[in-house]
Amino acid sequence: MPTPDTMTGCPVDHSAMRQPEVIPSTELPGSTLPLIAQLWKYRTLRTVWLSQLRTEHGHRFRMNFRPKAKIYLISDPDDVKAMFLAPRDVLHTGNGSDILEKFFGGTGLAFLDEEAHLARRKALMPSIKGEAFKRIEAAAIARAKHDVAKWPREEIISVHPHAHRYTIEVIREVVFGRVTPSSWDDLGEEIFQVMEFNNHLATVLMFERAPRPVTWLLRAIRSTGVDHFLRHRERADELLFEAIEERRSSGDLGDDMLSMLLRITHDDGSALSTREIRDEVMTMFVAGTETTASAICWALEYLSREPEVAQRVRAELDEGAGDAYLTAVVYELLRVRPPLPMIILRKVMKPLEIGGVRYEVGDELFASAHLLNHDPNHYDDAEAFRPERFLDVKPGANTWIPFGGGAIRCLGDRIAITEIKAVLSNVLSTCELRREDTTPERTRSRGVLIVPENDARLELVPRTADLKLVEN
Ligand code: HEM
Repeated sequence: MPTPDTMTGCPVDHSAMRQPEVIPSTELPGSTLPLIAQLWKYRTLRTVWLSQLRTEHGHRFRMNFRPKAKIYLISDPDDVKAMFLAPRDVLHTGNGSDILEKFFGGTGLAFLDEEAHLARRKALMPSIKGEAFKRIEAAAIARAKHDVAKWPREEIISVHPHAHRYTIEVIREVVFGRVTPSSWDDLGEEIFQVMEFNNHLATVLMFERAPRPVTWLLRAIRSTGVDHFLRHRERADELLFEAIEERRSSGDLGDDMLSMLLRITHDDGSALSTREIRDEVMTMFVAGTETTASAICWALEYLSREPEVAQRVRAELDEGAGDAYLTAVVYELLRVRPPLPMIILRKVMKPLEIGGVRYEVGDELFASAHLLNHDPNHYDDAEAFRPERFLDVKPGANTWIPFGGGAIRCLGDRIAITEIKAVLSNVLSTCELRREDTTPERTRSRGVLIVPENDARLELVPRTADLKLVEN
């Protein structure tokens, strides 16, 4: 029974029908620091700053760390779900990868939207599914055993370069399959060197769109890393073009990604150009190696401080009774330290309303994996590292988003999880993890990713008793 409105005397209770208020995005609260200060915080304190902003402003707030950009962070699961499900012509991602263009050009998956994106994803999918996945999985496991056995013992190492070289080998398998290019050793090393640029602040610049004198100046100042980057990228391109031609002329096509790319045709029936294939291949190396290397570093950084968890993984491995606990450890690691604390941005192409906020054309939405994954409303004791929470429990699609979601959800999630498990299995079954200083490593930016401040510095000490090498 409606209650009368005592103010107007109307017998109908209009409050029950009133639409919730919708505010324009410009009215969302956010950091008021100058842009340069926000950029500095984004680079140096990203996760801490994100958490602070959420405490101050709630699940929706503004950030301003790029000139002229209108950046909004969202971390309410319903908002994130709505973002993932928005029609393809309303939110675009293809123009959100500008700062990565220097690594992989502007024609690959990361720059495509709507039908073109869907078609490219469909065309590439068979190279990571079914039999192709089994081949990649077997190669990732074998390579982990091979590589981890060579990682130095009884000396302090930084895990990152070792993990990164391993993940580059796995993406070689994805891209080239059983036909390794004749110049692979050089090509793999050049790709590694190209990506080292992410350790430099200049990686945030779109210097290729800047006037030439600016690029010359940046090259001349060696400490920017620009000259090192451009020299290695040039060499990597030369070798990659050769590798593409080598395969094209051999006609030896299989179920690997390069074969899929060589089979793709444009609407007019023409094949992809060598440059387009290079862009897609480099997209895979960028998307699929640094991310997983970051996750492996965090995994070892955490386990070196969590001896009971490490011991429980060992016990499970030694028993040979499945990998439920190891899987839970990997899910928990990706919860506490998602390598991309803010997943790929969505740019608003048509106005839309999410969670009582109207976003306008040009606004940029970032869902924060870090904030969602640490939300105390969804995780008890959210800051604690507790793999048990995922024992035989699948992570929620909108409350655990290290791999994003919707139309551009990560293509390599199963491959990445296989890699992390394979490395952890081999390290933990053969070594103890030793650290003099067990203070958690803070996070630092490596391009759009976060890695441990010291690249996970620790010592691998061979296990003395009951040494078992792990095959799976
Ligand atoms: C722990 C490791 C990894 C993490 C955390 C990760 C995370 C992500 C995220 C957050 C996205 C964007 C999704 C979105 O914004 O909704 C993405 C996209 C992508 N990832 Fe991964 N990724 C990982 C490993 C890999 C691997 C191993 C591969 C390749 C085998 C890969 C290939 C891709 C590709 C191609 C895309 C773009 C998909 C598209 O545009 O349709 N990733 N990844």
